[in-house]
Amino acid sequence: MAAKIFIDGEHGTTGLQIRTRMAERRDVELLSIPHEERRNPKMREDLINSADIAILCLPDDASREAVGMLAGNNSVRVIDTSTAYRVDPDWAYGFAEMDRDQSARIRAARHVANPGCYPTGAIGLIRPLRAAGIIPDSYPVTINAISGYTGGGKNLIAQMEDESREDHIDAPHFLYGLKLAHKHVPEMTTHGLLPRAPVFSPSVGRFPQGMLVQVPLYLEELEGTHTAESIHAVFSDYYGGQDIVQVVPLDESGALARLNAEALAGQDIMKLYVFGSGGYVNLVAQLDNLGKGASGAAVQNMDLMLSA
Ligand SMILES: NC(=O)C1=CN([C@@H]2O[C@H](COP(=O)(O)OP(=O)(O)OC[C@H]3O[C@@H](n4cnc5c(N)ncnc54)[C@H](OP(=O)(O)O)[C@@H]3O)[C@@H](O)[C@H]2O)C=CC1
Ligand SMILES: CC(=O)N[C@@H](CCC(=O)OP(=O)(O)O)C(=O)O
Repeated sequence: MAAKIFIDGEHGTTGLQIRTRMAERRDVELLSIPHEERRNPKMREDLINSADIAILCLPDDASREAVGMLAGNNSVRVIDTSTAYRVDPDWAYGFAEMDRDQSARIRAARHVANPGCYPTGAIGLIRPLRAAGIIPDSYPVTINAISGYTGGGKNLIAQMEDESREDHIDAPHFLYGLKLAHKHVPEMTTHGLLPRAPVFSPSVGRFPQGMLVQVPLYLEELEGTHTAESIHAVFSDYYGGQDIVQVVPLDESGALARLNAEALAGQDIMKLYVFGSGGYVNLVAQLDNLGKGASGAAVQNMDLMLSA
């Protein structure tokens, strides 16, 4: 029998992308709410409680409200794409490749917190080096990133695209999160296995989908003797045996003069690069903020849960 899936927030940016990915599938039955009823609490509650898996594509407060609608119902499983539960120990963190046994945790979980787009890149780069003891506790980790503007949902999309709006943004590229307290820092710290919060500086470019996340490192400050080759070997070993997180060969990355933030738009994979020579490396994750950074990961997690 087809599994019943309800996407709460199906008319938003992330929800629509999940719906599109499932449109041709016969193994799932999508329960749907009409656009004009999308904020009708009674209808949402009925649909959430009728689903095998509810995928929440809502702001944090609305996600918490939706989880509250399940009180007493122990059969519905939940994937939440908001920030609300990403460091909650009762929720499985939905980044299947971040540990050898993470996909098994997701498969067995009732509650899965889908990662943020920036943390998917940052944790993908940092966690293997923390797990191997290569980035020491004392290392001051910094993360710089650029995202396509769909990362800000319907509101930022309208601000970037609609010139008639009073709050129209005409900058081709802007920094934000200037107080260095972005909502993704807690999950980067927790799942990046960092003893203190990294300095995270995000930015947005005038392109809809795509993302680069950079973690530059001084090799001499790492534990042991390291080169770009040895860091690359750690990643290759860590991500061996699966094909969603791909470690780009050094001869390929070494031949690049530029790295395109949009290159993986429309794809659900993430590529990891090790750049640099001499005393430094720049570790870079390239992904689609709406793919592996959101909707692609949500569908991957749903598939893991359905395979339980
Ligand atoms: N965009 C991205 O790249 C990523 C987004 N996310 C997360 O996914 C979630 C959804 O984001 P995104 O799709 O970008 O946001 P959007 O603003 O594009 O969509 C949110 C949807 O939720 C609906 N909604 C808002 N409040 C309520 C409510 N109280 N009850 C029912 N529906 C409601 C909105 O309806 P209305 O049209 O009326 O506003 C809209 O359809 C967020 O938590 C976001 O942080 C995660 C990773 C990446
Ligand atoms: C460009 C942009 O605005 N991006 C969003 C994060 C997108 C994302 O990962 O979403 P959630 O963590 O909200 O799920 C932001 O910085 O708030």
